[in-house]
Amino acid sequence: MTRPFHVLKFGGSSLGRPEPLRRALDIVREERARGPIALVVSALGDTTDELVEATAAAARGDFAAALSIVDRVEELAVKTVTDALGPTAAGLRDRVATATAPLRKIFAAGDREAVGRADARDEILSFGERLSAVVVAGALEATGVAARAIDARTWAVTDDRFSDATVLWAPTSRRLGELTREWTEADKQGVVHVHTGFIGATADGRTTTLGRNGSDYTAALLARGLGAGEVTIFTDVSGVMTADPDLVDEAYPVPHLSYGEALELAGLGLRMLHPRTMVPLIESGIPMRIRNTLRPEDPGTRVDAHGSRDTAKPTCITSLEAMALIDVEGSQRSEYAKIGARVGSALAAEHVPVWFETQAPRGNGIALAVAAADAEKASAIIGRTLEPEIARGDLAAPRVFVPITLVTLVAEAMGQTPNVAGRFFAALGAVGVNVRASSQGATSRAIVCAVDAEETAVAVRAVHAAFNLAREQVNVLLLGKGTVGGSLLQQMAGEREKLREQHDLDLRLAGLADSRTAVFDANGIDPARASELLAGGAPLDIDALLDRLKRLPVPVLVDCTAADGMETVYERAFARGIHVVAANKKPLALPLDARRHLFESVRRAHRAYRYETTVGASLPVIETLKNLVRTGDRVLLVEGSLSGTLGYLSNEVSRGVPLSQAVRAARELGYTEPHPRDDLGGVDAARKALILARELGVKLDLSDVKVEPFVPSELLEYDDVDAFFAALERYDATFEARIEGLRAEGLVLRYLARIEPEGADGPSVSVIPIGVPANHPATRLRGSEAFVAFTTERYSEYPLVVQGAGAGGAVTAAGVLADVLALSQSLRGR
Ligand SMILES: Nc1ncnc2c1ncn2[C@@H]1O[C@H](COP(=O)(O)OP(=O)(O)O)[C@@H](O)[C@H]1O
Ligand SMILES: N[C@@H](CC(=O)OP(=O)(O)O)C(=O)O
Repeated sequence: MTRPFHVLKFGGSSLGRPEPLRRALDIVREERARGPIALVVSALGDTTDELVEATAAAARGDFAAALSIVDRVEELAVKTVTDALGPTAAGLRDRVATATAPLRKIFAAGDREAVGRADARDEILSFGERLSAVVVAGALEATGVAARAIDARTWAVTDDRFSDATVLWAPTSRRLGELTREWTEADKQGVVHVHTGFIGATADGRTTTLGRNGSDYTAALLARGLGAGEVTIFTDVSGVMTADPDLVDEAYPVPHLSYGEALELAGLGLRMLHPRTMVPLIESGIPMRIRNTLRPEDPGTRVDAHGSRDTAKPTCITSLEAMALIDVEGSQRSEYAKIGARVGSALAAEHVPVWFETQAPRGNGIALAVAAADAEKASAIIGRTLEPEIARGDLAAPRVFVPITLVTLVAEAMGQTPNVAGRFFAALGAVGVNVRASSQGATSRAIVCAVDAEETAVAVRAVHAAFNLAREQVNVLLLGKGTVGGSLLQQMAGEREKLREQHDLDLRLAGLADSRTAVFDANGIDPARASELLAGGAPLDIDALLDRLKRLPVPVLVDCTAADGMETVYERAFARGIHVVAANKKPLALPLDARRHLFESVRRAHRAYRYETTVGASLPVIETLKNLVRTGDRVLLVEGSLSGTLGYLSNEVSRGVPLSQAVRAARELGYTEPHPRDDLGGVDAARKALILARELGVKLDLSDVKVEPFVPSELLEYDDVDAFFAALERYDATFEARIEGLRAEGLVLRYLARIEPEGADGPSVSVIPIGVPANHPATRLRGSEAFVAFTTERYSEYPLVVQGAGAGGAVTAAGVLADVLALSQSLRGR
């Protein structure tokens, strides 16, 4: 028995450039050695688009422009083949000229009316494929493979719907039946047939085209007629990808699809396949494979009757653009009117294709999607059909939303997998995409929704990430590149690979801003180069940045500034669905009303606001306290050295270092704020104490915190840092005497916070410099260590103590990073 034919289709992308063309010719030679083959070719590169333009030019009467497009089309063919094969392609120019001569004749006739007719357009477009078949056959001959171009109009008999013709199978199969014998004989002689894709002819011989991407359809028909063993579609990607690779960088090829899935995909926007391609394959059971001409070793996608049984298989997302949504809303009175059926048949009668239709549960409202080009016509039809109800006021006049994109998720057996719709809509909601209408196919193979056209990329990326990415993507916009921000950038650069590989987390830096400038890139910025890029950044526009950030999966605003007024930025972030991680204490120490407002905006938006590093850098102080409160413990006293900076200074002066010198060193180590008086004044520690107190529900303001500065307040009046240090030097001796005095009493200087939520006179919060006895836990602090001791009902005998490094860029940045990671962890599975 002879082996069945293998039909190989090469798309325009495989033929319009020298390298893919050379590889395509190699593939043909290899496949021919295996058994009988038949080729189907599309027009080279963008030739069809060029011919569409030529038709339009001719219809305008600009025949010179049309003819110059023919020149370009010819030039592309000659140049591609010559570049691919060199001078071996002799006689090529003549063949090309012969193939396009009738086209030149059409344009040379200069008959505007004739070229404006629908059948003329198809005739003109057909030259792309006709030229291609001749050129590919010639190129094969030039490489020593006997080949013959076949014009598919000799066998593809179609209806007369120009530009979107359907092949009539009965006459087509008869013709193929007759021709197959002849082709089989020729094949035995080593002749390869190169068929034109995309075109056919009516029974009375008028040229038709099968709709854009129609060559796949031709290949499937030819395969059916030849009783082929398989069809391979060669293109410029390694198969059907999980999403359009132009929209989603992380899209990857799907190994296996069922005919049904491919049918849904092609029908709902997978622009690489013609929607009718699947029909002849389903009828004949012939499998199809989609492969990359430049990477023939890649397995590509197989499409067959079974699809994949792998429960963890990837899911495809498509988008169909240039659509319109027409909405008709009803009042209570029309509840039994069942308007959907009437509208559906009226549209069908006038040949307006409807992509999906949803009906209000009681049938008194509908929304349907049509091509944007059909919107006006469809709206008028609907208006006429529902005229009585609209006149009575039972129904509103149709509203048209345009342009709309249909975003579709396709997976066989979707109905058997729980929470697919939930995840789909949650993913869209999370990035703020408004779903205007939706529909889940009765086959449960597809779930479709209509979104505004401008949301297309965001919607597709969000759904793709939710279904197909094993790694969760987290997108950070970092504010501040100072001590903490700078360390965070370093840590993000250093940890990225480990987070990807070991924790399935794709942590991206989407943007960086300081108080004046910003850089942003939706595809991520290399954290190691971010500061350098910021130097050439754009002027800061925080709302514009937040608008861009909110379009990315898991958007997080990270505030590593110490700026005032950031609460308004957070509120704008929450309102846009962005999470916030902050090392900035100020928004938490706001007056009570403003703080309440901030937390209400968090709750309203259902976003996360994490701020562990505002007290004790990366020490788990706030989380510990929250857990005590959450689990019902009663906190009686919180005592701590909350300022790593003042802790460090206390240690330094206690071992004899002059105060001014110790402060200078602390500043250089990045322990202090830019102006050290902000630390020495105690306000920073007071803020931390207040933050903790408020976690306990204490309703006090910063002005209620009793603050005694680390040094006398007159020293804190110097705005100028140098003048401040000069004054501090003058005070060194007095301070040293004070330390000596404490030492004589067996005491050590510490700067302690005390929070008594249930004090005798109501809640109290204080921060004061104090001498503590040798047995006090605070005396054990080294360097910049901070400590917090919680005395509670459960921890009454010995307090629960958290202790460790409490200041410095690296530890604080690590705490911020930990907050970002904890946040992303808590969102998983949502
Ligand atoms: N889900 C998808 N999978 C693969 N390719 C896609 C997908 N969505 C859109 N495309 C686009 O389809 C292109 C291939 O189709 P097409 O341009 O018609 O190729 P050809 O000229 O080979 O027929 C790819 O280059 C890709 O940009
Ligand atoms: N050349 C036609 C038909 C086709 O199928 O092309 P391609 O295989 O390059 O998508 C078009 O551009 O629509």
